[in-house]
Amino acid sequence: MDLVLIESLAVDTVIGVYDWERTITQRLVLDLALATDIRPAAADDDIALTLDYAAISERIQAFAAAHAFALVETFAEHLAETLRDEFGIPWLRLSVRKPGAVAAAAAVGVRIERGQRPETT
Ligand SMILES: Nc1nc2c(c(=O)[nH]1)N=C([C@H](O)[C@@H](O)CO)CN2
Repeated sequence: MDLVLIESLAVDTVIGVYDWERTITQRLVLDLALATDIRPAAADDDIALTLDYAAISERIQAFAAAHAFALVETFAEHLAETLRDEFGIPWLRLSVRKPGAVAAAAAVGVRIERGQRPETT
C-alpha cells in the first residue's frame, strides 16, 4: 500500500467546548496519510492519476473555515468522511492536534484510521 502524505497542515477554525472558544478561531495542526496506488501516476507522470495533495489541502482549509465543532473528535470524524467520499480514498490515517489547549503539553488531540487498508501487491 502506498501513501500520499500531508504533514503539519495548519488550519484555523472555531473549535472548543467552552463559551469563550465559540467566539474565536483557533489553530489545529493536521497530519494525514492517504492510501492510494501511486504506480499509475508514476508510470505516466500524471497528476490526474494520483491523490493531489495540494487540492486536498485546499479542501481541508475550506472544511475548517465552514465548520464550528465543539470537539476535535467531531472535526476529525467529519473531515475523514468528507475526504473519503470526495476523493475516493479507501483508507486514511488522520491526526488532529490542538496546540496550546493544555499549557503543559505541546499539543493534544486525536488520531483516527478509517476505511479498508488495501493489500500490497
Ligand atoms: N477529548 C477531548 N477533550 C477535550 C476537548 C476535545 O475536543 N476533545 N476539548 C476541550 C476544550 O475545548 C479545550 O481544548 C480548551 O482548552 C477540553 N477537552
